[in-house]
Amino acid sequence: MPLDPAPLTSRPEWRALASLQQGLKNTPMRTLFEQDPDRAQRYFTEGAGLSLDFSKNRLTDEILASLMALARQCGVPERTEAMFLGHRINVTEARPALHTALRNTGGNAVMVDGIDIMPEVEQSLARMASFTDDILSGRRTGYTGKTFTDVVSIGIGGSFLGPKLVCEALKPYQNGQLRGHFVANIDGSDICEVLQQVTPETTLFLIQSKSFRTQETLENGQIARDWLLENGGTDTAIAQHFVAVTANSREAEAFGIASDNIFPMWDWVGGRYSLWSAIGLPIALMVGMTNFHALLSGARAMDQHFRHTPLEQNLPVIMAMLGIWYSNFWGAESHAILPYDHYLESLPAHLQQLDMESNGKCVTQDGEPVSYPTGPIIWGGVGANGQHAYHQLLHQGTRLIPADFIIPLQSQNPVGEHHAILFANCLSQTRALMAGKTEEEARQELEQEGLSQDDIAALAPHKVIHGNKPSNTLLMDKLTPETLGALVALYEHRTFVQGVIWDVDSFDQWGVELGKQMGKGILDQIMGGPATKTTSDSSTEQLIRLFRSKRP
Ligand SMILES: O=P(O)(O)OC[C@H]1O[C@H](O)[C@H](O)[C@@H](O)[C@@H]1O
Repeated sequence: MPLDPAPLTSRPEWRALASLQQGLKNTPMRTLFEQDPDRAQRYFTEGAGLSLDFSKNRLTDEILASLMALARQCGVPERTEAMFLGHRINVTEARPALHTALRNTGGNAVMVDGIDIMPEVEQSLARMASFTDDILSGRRTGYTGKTFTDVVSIGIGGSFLGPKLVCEALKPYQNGQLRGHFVANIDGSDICEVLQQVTPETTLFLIQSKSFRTQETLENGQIARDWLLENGGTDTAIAQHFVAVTANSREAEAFGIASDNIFPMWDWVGGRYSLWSAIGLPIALMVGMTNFHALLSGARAMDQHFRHTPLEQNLPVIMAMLGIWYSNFWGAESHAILPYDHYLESLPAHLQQLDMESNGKCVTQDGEPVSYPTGPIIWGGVGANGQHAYHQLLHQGTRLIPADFIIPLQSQNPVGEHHAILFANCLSQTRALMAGKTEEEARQELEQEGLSQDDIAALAPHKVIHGNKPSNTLLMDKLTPETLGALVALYEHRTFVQGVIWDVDSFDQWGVELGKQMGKGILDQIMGGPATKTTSDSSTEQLIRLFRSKRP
């Protein structure tokens, strides 16, 4: 609950920020940099192996202090403690959100309903370790006694995006013994493409689903199961080749998975926060358990930083409050995630689910409609590729898009001067976004090129770049399991803090359910069933008729 019952937008801290925004409107960052030689040094902080330069933001000391005052006033420190202590902060489902417990190995007890959950967490990690070891050592084999060569992970949403991101990001740490594949979509092309690449005798399937009720996952699991049976496997082969990670072991057993092959999930972990649990099994298989533990310890270091560092130096809090500043006081509608690292290509997709599913909400925890914008649209892609695509809009479009530039200081693949060039590209973007190009600078440039006065007059307006576009630069020495763990945990906490300010439940996702409910009725009708209330509008019916007319 917020500490002050007054509506968020009428609190003094909020109103102070609104007037500071008015005051700063005509002072571009370029001027702020010119006026203060220590700016970069002052707006720089570190934690858990990550460094953040947040000086290229529309920020003054007074604004920073006011943002932190708002965070305190909304109870960020108290709510943070409540999360770590296992209070039921997911109010609509009356559950704790304890992803932090999953990386609390060797730490204090974490109590849920009077029971310490840490022994269960440790036990699951130990099972993951022995399973991984059995597979990689060849002690556990496929149904013909051959060592496994491929692991196909079947899951969607949080049971897919996090593990996929980490497996890709840690490619340089892969042991090379197993090829990893991910299947998520109900588009049959997804699973068919993967099955064409693997051999039944040597392929391990992981069915990853917290609920074990997700249609896409169950249908894909069924196809994989049939494929194994059609290609020489027997019922015993299913027991050897299929493993599940789920909180619903009953359904997993009904699917035919042996109880020994079921790894646990708990209702106190949200799907989008679950890669640290046995949902991370594909990660453990691909990079080994030592690296999985290193990933957890990086995330734990970020947890400690978040929990114990004063708000003014606190990475997730600073990034969250800057996001609030732009979403709620400057009208920004989206936020770009721009990793300058080839291995982080899937980071924007993971953060899309993390943030948009968590904070894409329009009522407060009490069910009252919010009177302010909540979670922004999260999007992005790897640099430098984006520079030759959507960065044009960042520089000269009409929208304000704050961006996070994420780059390691050292490359995993030092080749030629590539990394220096990549780094220069990253910095040139953040500097160009901040500084822009004035009309006078544009004119001077064109004069130097020897253009006529008429041509200069015609071209100059197109070459003006207003600048004053905010960005964060997030650095790490190298992309390792530890720094990756810290990076993902940083964004989890950033999302949490914003949810606290907006007073939404960041751990439910009721909006996803409506499409699922309607999907059932529509599928029935496609299969020849009658029109129902859920499908009876003329557009939907017309589209169903069209689909049926082309059904083979
Ligand atoms: O792990 P599962 O129960 O299969 O759920 C997979 C995904 O499905 C959903 O519809 C939710 O929106 C996601 O938060 C979840 O991660």
